[in-house]
Amino acid sequence: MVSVTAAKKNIQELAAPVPYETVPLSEASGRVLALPVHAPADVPGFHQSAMDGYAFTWQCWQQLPLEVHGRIPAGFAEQEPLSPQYAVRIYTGAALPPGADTVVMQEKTVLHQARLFIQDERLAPGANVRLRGSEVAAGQLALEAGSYLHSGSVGFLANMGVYEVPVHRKVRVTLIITGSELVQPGAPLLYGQVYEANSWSLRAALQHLPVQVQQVLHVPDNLHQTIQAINTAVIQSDVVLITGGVSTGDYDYVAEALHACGTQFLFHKVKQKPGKPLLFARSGQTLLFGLPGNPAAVLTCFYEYVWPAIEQMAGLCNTRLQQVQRRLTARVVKKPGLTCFMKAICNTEEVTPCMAQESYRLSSFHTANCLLVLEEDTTAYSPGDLVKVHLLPDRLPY
Ligand SMILES: Nc1nc2c(c(=O)[nH]1)N[C@H]1C(S)=C(S)[C@@H](COP(=O)(O)OP(=O)(O)OC[C@H]3O[C@@H](n4cnc5c(N)ncnc54)[C@H](O)[C@@H]3O)O[C@H]1N2
Ligand code: MOO
Repeated sequence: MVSVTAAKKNIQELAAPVPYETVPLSEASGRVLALPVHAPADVPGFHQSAMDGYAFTWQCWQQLPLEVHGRIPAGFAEQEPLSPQYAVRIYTGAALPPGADTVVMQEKTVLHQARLFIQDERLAPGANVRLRGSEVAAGQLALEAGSYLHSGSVGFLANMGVYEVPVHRKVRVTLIITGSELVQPGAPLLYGQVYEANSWSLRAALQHLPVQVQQVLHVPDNLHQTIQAINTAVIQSDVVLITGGVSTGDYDYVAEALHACGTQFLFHKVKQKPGKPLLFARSGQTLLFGLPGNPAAVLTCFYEYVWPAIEQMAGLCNTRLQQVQRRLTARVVKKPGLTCFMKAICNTEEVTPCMAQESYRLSSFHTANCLLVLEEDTTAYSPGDLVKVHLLPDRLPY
């Protein structure tokens, strides 16, 4: 049996970023940038008016009355330098004519017989002008490799004229759900059968990652079928998640099947609760996780081990798994020798363990927004103790 720390280290060492591909910008959202993007040109590409108003040269205005001459809508470029005694009508987004350096908003002016009177006490030289290259200068690093591309990133890339981007391909995941007792929600349940929850919770969690779910294979507790499913999954996946059948019962075939498939066993059993029978193996570049079947153990192991592995394989440079410290609100006791992950609710200061901690129960996972981490060798915690908390990355409070 390995410690939680050793298990995590082992996974971290083997989770290599998947290769990258170039995709059109329209497909970049939700992907991870594989190479840095340098600005191909200055943005803005010219000194640009930020307001509808009048552009002029500050220093000339200090000395001369200004006469309005000409107009420059957005999209038009006036090449002629602005003569000292003139201001030009200009609109938001338009290029300043050479020589102009300041824009006054039209609301702050009075125009009388083509003379411009400015009534703006706070106007300063350079006001209302977006300088060329002020957003990003040509050649400057704009987005770092490993950045997650969301709406803001895609907009920024478009703004720079970038129309295709090198992104890691999605991490390909296959789920193998084992258990002869399982029935899909919607179908009638016979006595002794249970509704299958693990494929549902895992798919829901995977939606928050740059993942392509290749297939969900359902297999009964049968060695031959488990071997077949593993062989199918390995060929098409970077990560294989197997639920159930990893313990030591007569109908638990996952370990045996993984051996038969020639996978390399890395660990089986971790000093933790829930999810003690957690199993980790690999076949070439494919990582295989045997997640102990109890539904809350599956999700706990997913967030603690699989989520960070997938983030790393996706090429992300930052993790959304935040570890924080909070004051415990209740007394908690535990056995020594096992790290415990408790479903809990935390706010900015405190953390409270949920009821229903048993690993067959998912109701606590519905209410939890974090996992409270109780250290391997500690046996009791008191209210007020500072404890480690792992925020569940896909639970923004509503
Ligand atoms: N003698 C021992 N028995 C057990 C041990 C042990 O160390 N010695 N460990 C227990 C722990 S801890 C866990 S966790 C489970 C894990 O066992 P398996 O991975 O073999 O899981 P199963 O036996 O297949 O299922 C356990 C439990 O979860 C239900 N289940 C399984 N898959 C699903 C699913 N997709 N949706 C809903 N529910 C599911 C299944 O019906 C069982 O009730 O082993 C303990 N036993
Ligand atoms: O630890 Mo198991 O994961 O309790 O049910």
